[in-house]
Amino acid sequence: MKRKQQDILSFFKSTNGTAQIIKKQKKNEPEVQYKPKWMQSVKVVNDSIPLIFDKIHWHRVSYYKPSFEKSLSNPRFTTVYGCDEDLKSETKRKYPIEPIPDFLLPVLKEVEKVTNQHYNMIMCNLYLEPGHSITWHSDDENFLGPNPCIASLTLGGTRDFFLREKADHQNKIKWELAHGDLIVMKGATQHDWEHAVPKRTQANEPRINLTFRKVIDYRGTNNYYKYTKFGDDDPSTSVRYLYNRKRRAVVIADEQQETKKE
Ligand SMILES: O=C(O)CCC(=O)C(=O)O
Ligand SMILES: [Fe+2]
Repeated sequence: MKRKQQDILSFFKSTNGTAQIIKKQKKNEPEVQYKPKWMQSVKVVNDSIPLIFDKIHWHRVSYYKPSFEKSLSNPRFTTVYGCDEDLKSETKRKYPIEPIPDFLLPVLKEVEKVTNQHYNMIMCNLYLEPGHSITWHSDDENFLGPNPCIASLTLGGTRDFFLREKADHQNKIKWELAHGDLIVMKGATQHDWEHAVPKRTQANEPRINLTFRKVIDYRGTNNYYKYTKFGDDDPSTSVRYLYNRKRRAVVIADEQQETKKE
């Protein structure tokens, strides 16, 4: 027997016939691009900020979750614009679609340019109170296709954004997302990692987060309209809120219109 082979055999013998698993020293990393203050260098996006704060109609979604046997409500305000482009299945869309509004089109265009991707939906989150948050989840639904690219823009207040590996929750990464920061998750990130924006203990500036996504069919459209816009409400009576910069609070949209008329 050649010497090299002998060494290998004696190694296995010394460990009772079980090969030792050596833990990888280098931890896995998600495929994430972080562009701090990206927005500040893009004038059209910067110019859209006041409109984004003033014109988005927010919803406070609640829906019945059978596995919990109770209704849950999202701990933040949310909404969504756009839809899939599958015209053949248009009739399977369950909710009234709101197209991406004009004031978001320049932002969409610039995000598409910098990420070199096409998106058809913009999901919006408003974190107004310290308790507003999003729990650990991954945006890994089939209707986003395999390895989706999701771009996420922060406006206003700073919030911590965490990623943790599904297979090893200790492998965690934190970004402090501040005004104008763009973070892009792609590749296997949704498959292998979860992300979250935890509650804070103290209030800070309100934060708006816009996420740019591409859904491939009506299932994605239905899902996002349900979980970020209407929940179990009847779409025709669902309450809409506007953010009021002076009051730093939301007001019921139709009441704000009334106040303006008086
Ligand atoms: O607010 C954020 O930065 C993340 C929001 C998010 O993960 C989501 O809407 O799926
Ligand atoms: Fe997410």
